[in-house]
Amino acid sequence: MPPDASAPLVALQDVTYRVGGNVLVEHVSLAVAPRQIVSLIGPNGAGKTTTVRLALGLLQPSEGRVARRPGLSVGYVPQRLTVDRSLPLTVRRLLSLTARPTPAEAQAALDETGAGHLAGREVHDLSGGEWQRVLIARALLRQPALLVLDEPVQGVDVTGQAELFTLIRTLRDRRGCGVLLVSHDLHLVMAATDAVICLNRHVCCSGRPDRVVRDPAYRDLFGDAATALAVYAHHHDHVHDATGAVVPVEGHHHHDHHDHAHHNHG
Ligand SMILES: Nc1ncnc2c1ncn2[C@@H]1O[C@H](COP(=O)(O)OP(=O)(O)OP(=O)(O)O)[C@@H](O)[C@H]1O
Repeated sequence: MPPDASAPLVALQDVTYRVGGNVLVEHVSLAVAPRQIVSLIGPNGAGKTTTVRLALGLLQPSEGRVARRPGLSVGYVPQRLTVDRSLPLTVRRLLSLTARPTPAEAQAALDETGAGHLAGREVHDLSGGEWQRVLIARALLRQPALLVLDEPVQGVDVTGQAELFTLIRTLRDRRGCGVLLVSHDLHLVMAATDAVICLNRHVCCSGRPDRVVRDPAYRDLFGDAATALAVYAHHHDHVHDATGAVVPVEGHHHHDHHDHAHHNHG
């Protein structure tokens, strides 16, 4: 292993992004370590997608710095994909449009996301959950060290949402990749991710889910939904650290050296 194996895959350091006269995000710092699942949450227009695009290098910060590991391979599932789902297009063909996988590689990626049986289907026939699995399979073709998922459970029913979060965790465990995701589902984010960044143009609070749900800034932002979750979190007696290992919460004074959400490069 290289000496910097646990160093972040990507880190935003005090990043501000302006366009026209508008400040879209302000003084945002965050980092994603290998094997860590980091969630961005926040209201509509909070700057979540902007932050993702800054992390990916698709936007350049007005101030601050974005550091990515040299040669970092990224699999990105954008919030909106410019594929016209009304045109005839099979799943197999979709996967061959950008990457050039062999048929076996494409099938392996689909199998890995539980979409192996969908290879010959038309994309416009897919359910919301099937579509997301296909898009994640497409992102896996790049063998990503970092998987970036912008609202991976949009258009998916409640059961399907939980299954997708399980899939994301499984991919992390199997591939050892880091994951940066945007989600509006507070319950799943808190239950299934390692670190949470609560964004409302600036970072309101961040850290381990069990801490964020107790943070007044988080409760201010999400109101009743947040309060309900705080009760839930009280009965949730463990979280997962950056390696995916279970860390007990209640009565355990965990030295939080794995928490990269506030990672500071000095
Ligand atoms: N190029 C641009 N010029 C001006 N304003 C922009 C531009 N791009 C985005 N915005 C605005 O910046 C704000 C943040 O957008 P962003 O898409 O990052 O929010 P978000 O948190 O991802 O929202 P949502 O949850 O609705 O997807 C929005 O109000 C958006 O309209």
